[in-house]
Amino acid sequence: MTPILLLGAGRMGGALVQGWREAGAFATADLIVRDPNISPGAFRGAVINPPLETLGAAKTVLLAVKPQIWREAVNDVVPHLAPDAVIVSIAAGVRAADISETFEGRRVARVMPTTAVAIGRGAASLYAEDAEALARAQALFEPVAAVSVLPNEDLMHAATAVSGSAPAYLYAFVEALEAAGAAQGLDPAESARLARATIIGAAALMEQSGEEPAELRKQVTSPGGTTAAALAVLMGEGGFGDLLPKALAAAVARSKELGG
Ligand SMILES: NC(=O)C1=CN([C@@H]2O[C@H](COP(=O)(O)OP(=O)(O)OC[C@H]3O[C@@H](n4cnc5c(N)ncnc54)[C@H](OP(=O)(O)O)[C@@H]3O)[C@@H](O)[C@H]2O)C=CC1
Ligand SMILES: O=C(O)[C@@H]1CCC=N1
Repeated sequence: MTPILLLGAGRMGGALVQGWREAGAFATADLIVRDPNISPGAFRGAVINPPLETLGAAKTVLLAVKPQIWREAVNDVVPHLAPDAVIVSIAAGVRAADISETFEGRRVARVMPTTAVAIGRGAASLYAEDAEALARAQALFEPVAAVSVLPNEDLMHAATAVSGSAPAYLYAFVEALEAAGAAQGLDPAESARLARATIIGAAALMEQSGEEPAELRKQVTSPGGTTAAALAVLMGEGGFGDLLPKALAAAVARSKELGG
């Protein structure tokens, strides 16, 4: 399945390469990278921006440019690819049928990963009609992510909303928690240290205990206590139960727009 041609090596492509390297899954020597903005010295060992005529060597093509420019980004590449190259796209919203058409009928898998692939702790939602394309996507992402195979492509929008975008929701929550702690009188640096250690520990406890989040929440929430007072705000009217469905609906709508 190598060489892997990476079309776009920005935040997500870079995270993936880092994760592969650390997991020992793929080395930079397995990669051909095409990105006009690549910083000198990045991806040492990979073939960087080689002549188009050499791209026929690629067995797998990872499409990792922004959805808004994917067609322009691949137009000059497609005629040079091997007929049996398999396309794996992480572009949000962009449909497999459109990708396959643009790539002149080549097999396509779609993946929606998270940035934690960089440390081998990502999540990745996969969809492909073609079994070989699906197997190729599994081989790329299983070393660095918890993989879910979706039964139909439409669910990629929901997976993007609940997974691909969701690390940003958590980071936004931590930012707000830190700021609110400082507003209650804590030194801002101390508020940040407390908030981050608390969230990281709580996530690790959820993983290691295997308990349901609702059970872990109950373990913190003394009847009539401080947590119950805060949760009445967070889980009451206008709280998470109202906000997250709206946020996910907005992400799904945007994913559909990006797909055109
Ligand atoms: N970031 C994330 O958490 C996730 C992103 N994705 C998907 O991954 C894809 C990439 O996102 P992300 O990494 O965040 O975006 P970035 O903008 O960080 O990366 C895209 C890279 O592609 C480069 N590029 C632009 N034009 C071309 C071209 N013609 N050929 C090759 N490379 C080109 C860009 O350069 P320049 O900066 O100069 O434009 C940039 O370095 C998107 O489709 C997104 O939907 C999916 C899941 C999660
Ligand atoms: O924000 C985005 O559109 C991409 C897709 C999921 C995460 N980042």
